[in-house]
Amino acid sequence: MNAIEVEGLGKSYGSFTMSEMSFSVPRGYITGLIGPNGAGKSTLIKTIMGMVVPDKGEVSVFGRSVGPQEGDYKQDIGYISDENIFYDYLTLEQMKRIVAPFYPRWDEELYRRYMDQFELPSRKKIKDCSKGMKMKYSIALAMSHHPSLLIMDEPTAGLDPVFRRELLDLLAEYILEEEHTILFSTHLTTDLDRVADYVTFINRGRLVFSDTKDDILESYLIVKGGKDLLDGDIRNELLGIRESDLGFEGLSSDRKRAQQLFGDKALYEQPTLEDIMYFTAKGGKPRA
Ligand SMILES: Nc1ncnc2c1ncn2[C@@H]1O[C@H](COP(=O)(O)OP(=O)(O)OP(=O)(O)O)[C@@H](O)[C@H]1O
Repeated sequence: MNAIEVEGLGKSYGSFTMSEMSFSVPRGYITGLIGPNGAGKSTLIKTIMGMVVPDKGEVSVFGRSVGPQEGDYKQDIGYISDENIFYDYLTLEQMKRIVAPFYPRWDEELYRRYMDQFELPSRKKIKDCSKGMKMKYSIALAMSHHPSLLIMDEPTAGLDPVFRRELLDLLAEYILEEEHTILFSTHLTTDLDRVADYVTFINRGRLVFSDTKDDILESYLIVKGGKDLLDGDIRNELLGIRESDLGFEGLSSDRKRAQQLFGDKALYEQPTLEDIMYFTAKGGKPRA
């Protein structure tokens, strides 16, 4: 069973439209959600959390349909928002006392362990915590009720490189448990290079791809060559073509086809996830 199923999701906000969004988050793996600013990542995550009501389509979590009336499924989710969702004037301890009773599987000992490990001061007011401390606190709260699904909106934003690595290690440890699943959005494709099994890429409210990281990296290819190679048909084969006096470079979403088309007249380079995001955001076309 998939942990999350998103089917034909649509949502409009003024000039922003998310349309025909369908993909799944497989159970037992880490899925990274990437996309440029304003692509719709937070909107998508909030829809999964039942905080945004879609105009169209359906979301289910562990087979249960998500909607404003359905709250039970959240017991299984550890949610980390990119916004401050806590009461600023409370201390970390006071806020925890409000959150913990909502979760029957709340584990006070585990919570204390995370507070120690993250060096968080229980008696400090939330408003006096740094951005990174608030993020660590969110993580401690989310992990302490033994969720089987972690949904995180840019958890590494605002973290120093040392704790960022620690967090990624923590996620890698969490996922060792067979039934655990993680969906997290990020701008940092290096986070995905380190830990993601699957990558879901959205651009301007549309799904570009959702696949295993290995399959994605295997199918894309950067092609570089002289301008004489660029006729109308060839332009349609590549994403985000950049031209200079020396030649062009562009991204192909079909490695074999590109190699057949260009043969030994072009140079090829293995793209990183960041390259794929960059060229696709420039070119704007989904994978064939
Ligand atoms: N409550 C809202 N009311 C109006 N517009 C909204 C609302 N929430 C989001 N939007 C718009 O929807 C679009 C997608 O926003 P969203 O926050 O989902 O993108 P994102 O991919 O998470 O961006 P970022 O990487 O910058 O955090 C943006 O144009 C944003 O202005």
